[in-house]
Amino acid sequence: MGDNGQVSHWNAPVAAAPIDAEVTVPGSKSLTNRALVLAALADGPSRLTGTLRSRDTDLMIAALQALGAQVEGPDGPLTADDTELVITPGTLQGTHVDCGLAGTVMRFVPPVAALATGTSTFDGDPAARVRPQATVLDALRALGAQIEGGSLPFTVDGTGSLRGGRVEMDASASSQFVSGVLLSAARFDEGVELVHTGSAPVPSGPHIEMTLEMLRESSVAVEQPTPSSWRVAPGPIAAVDRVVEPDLSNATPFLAAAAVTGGTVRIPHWPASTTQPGDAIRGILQAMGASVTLEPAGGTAGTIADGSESARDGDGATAGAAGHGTLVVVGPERLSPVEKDLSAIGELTPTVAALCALADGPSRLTGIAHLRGHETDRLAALAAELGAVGCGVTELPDGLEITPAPLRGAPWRAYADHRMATAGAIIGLVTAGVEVDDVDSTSKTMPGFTRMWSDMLAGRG
Ligand SMILES: O=C(O)C1=C[C@@H](OP(=O)(O)O)[C@@H](O)[C@H](O)C1
Ligand SMILES: C=C(OP(=O)(O)O)C(=O)O
Repeated sequence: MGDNGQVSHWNAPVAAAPIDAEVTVPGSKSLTNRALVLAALADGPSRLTGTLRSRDTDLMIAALQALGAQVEGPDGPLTADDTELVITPGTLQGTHVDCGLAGTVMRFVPPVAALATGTSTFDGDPAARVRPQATVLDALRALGAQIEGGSLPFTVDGTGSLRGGRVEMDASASSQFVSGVLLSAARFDEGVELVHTGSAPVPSGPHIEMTLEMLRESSVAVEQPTPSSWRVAPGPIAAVDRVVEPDLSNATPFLAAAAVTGGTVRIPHWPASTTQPGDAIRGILQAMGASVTLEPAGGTAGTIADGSESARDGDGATAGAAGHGTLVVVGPERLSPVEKDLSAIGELTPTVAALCALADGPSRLTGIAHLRGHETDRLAALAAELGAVGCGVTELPDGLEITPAPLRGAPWRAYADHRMATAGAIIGLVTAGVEVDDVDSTSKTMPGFTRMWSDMLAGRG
């Protein structure tokens, strides 16, 4: 469902010819929502440029404003279109927080509320009430917070400070439990020593790296003594001005469009080095047979195709002095199947599964049991919707086996999940009659999706 409560059906357009387009992608959800939390807890005002404005980020802005931070546009009161924000921290007080379906709001804001004075109530969409939540609330209790409830809705009773200290948690269901605690931890009296005790590793490693990197940029002393433990020293969080990178995970459906139509898609401002997991799409597309090139910004030669699967992994990219370039993907005649452990980059699964459904052999995607706690149970949803259009799919306990077959048009359910909607759009490019039931779900992180998609089809950048 979109944030206006409307469900909107959308006939996914078929590509009449190979795509040839340049697509400018808005800012990263994950970078934006971390930057907002850090700015609200900082020791002075911060400026954020290239901010994503979408349902998830606007819910984060609303939550932090209600807790006491001032968030303004460059010319005064914030407008819906402002992507340059000025955030001024204020005295934190209890409030009501609507989490929508945003994991980052559900998991990053309770620690901020624990630092506020007064009671904060949290609730969200029906689908958010079943997402894993207790781990971060139990951790906050162990660190001294008063909390009622274990899932949405819940209540945090803040006293204006939090003791902090050592805490153990099993974060195998979501990296956001770790990121949520670490982002606020410098403001706890004793900081935090957080130990992951689960037998399965914490998923989404690049997202934890993103948290650590942004904390360091904010002059917070943070260490990772072992792969499963983190220490944050108590102290101020420095105000920093940040430029938000484009959302590389949201770039992936557009790159997939080039891959499945044998066309070309160019994405400008692709960072040469990043903690975003979306960067790993380069290696995946290459493994599937696409040509992947990062052209230096304003430069000449020196193309780089990163075959690695995790952000900042063996990159060696030289994307120009600007630190970014234009990513160019040219689709192959036929897509090769892949076998991939996607645990570090689970966010990319819906796009990768759609690509696999159009490959010329069976693929296997594993390491993603935690996707059952995303916006919807993404393994069940992908199995059901790819199956409905005629693809062979076996749901594994921790993944999917995808056996391509001739596809046919059918209704495609989005389950309120932005990435399910965009996966349906990819299939629809080469399959007439795919009707996405709730394309407004894309407003979670990319409100302009259908316009961007038709512009891409029309070759307009
Ligand atoms: O911290 C973040 O910004 C995110 C972490 C990941 O969560 P999980 O570790 O729950 O998969 C990712 O899937 C989500 O889209 C964003
Ligand atoms: C899992 C996702 O979102 P959230 O931040 O709500 O967990 C996602 O965007 O793929």
